[in-house]
Amino acid sequence: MDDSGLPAPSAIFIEDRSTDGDTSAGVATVTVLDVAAAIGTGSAGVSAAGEAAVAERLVASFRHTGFAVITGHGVDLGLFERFCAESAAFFALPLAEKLEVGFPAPEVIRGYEPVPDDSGPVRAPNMMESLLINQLEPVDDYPDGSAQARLWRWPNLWPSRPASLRGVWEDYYRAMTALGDRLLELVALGVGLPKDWFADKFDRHFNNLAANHYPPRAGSVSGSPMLRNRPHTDHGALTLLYRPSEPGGLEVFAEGRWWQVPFVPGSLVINIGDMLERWTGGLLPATPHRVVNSADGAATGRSSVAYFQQPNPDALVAPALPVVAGRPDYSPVIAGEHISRKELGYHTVSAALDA
Ligand SMILES: O=C(O)CCC(=O)C(=O)O
Ligand SMILES: [Fe+2]
Repeated sequence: MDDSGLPAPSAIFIEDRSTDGDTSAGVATVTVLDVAAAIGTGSAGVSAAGEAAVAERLVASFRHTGFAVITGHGVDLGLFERFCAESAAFFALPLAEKLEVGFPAPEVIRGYEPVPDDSGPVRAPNMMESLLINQLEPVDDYPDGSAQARLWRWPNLWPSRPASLRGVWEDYYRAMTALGDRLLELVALGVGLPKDWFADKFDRHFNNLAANHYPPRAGSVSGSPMLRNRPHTDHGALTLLYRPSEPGGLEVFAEGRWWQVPFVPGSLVINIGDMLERWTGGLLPATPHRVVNSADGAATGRSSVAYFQQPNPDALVAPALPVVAGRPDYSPVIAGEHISRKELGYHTVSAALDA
């Protein structure tokens, strides 16, 4: 056991969190994988053999659970710490000040989103507050004021306090963009596509970076239907998720049951979103996941940092591989349209209730 209270990391980590008593289902594994040989962070640098081996193991984990946990990714651990410190300082500000950078309109996913009001007869919204940014550079592909520019090209909203937040967030965004592009190359290699197959689908991306804060919750939460983050699949290509600690919250649904996603300090959780499921014809599934109310998490609160790769808004997403038997037909979708429709449901409680 390490000081997180979880068993020490191993190559394959399995924990059954099922509460339904059904032991007939298969066993799910989320692989903890050192990707240094493919990213060039190890002493040996990158070799074609190392790259191929990492790509194969990464894709094997994704095929099984839609998730992998990576170490050796080369992102400076100090950057994670600085990012989390700036974000925590922002979330500690008075609500009125945070709302100065609130979403400009319900469909404009930029800035601060408060914890929803759960005092009424609502169905479980996500019990978290978030701060979100998108592209750092202006992209001139939709006319100013058009519905598309509102959805996909709205400039970021930066809080005035803490003043040092913006620089750290921009560094973090750039680090995730570089790593995410590299991981897409590995995915392409691992599924048998040309290494650069994704490059021209992401050269006008609208990747989304969100700091999530799940505040401590008073009273008993065991048995509460109000989850911290209700079950969903991510809507983009890959999600790169950092957790500064894990009080037992993140779970993935695979093989018919819920499984805890292993926590390794300094690691990133990588998971498949809808776009990659469609592009790979269901070979790499976008698996449902959720954040539950663990007992200590309720007392201490919880933070996470999610970077969602979202392709060029006009990218056509149709299977590039044969569709796996038993999967839907994956008729083509336009990336921006699919993602924005889903994002609205995720971020807007009223829209989610109608879904
Ligand atoms: O907070 C987490 O660990 C997961 C959050 C998540 O699933 C999401 O933001 O899509
Ligand atoms: Fe998610």
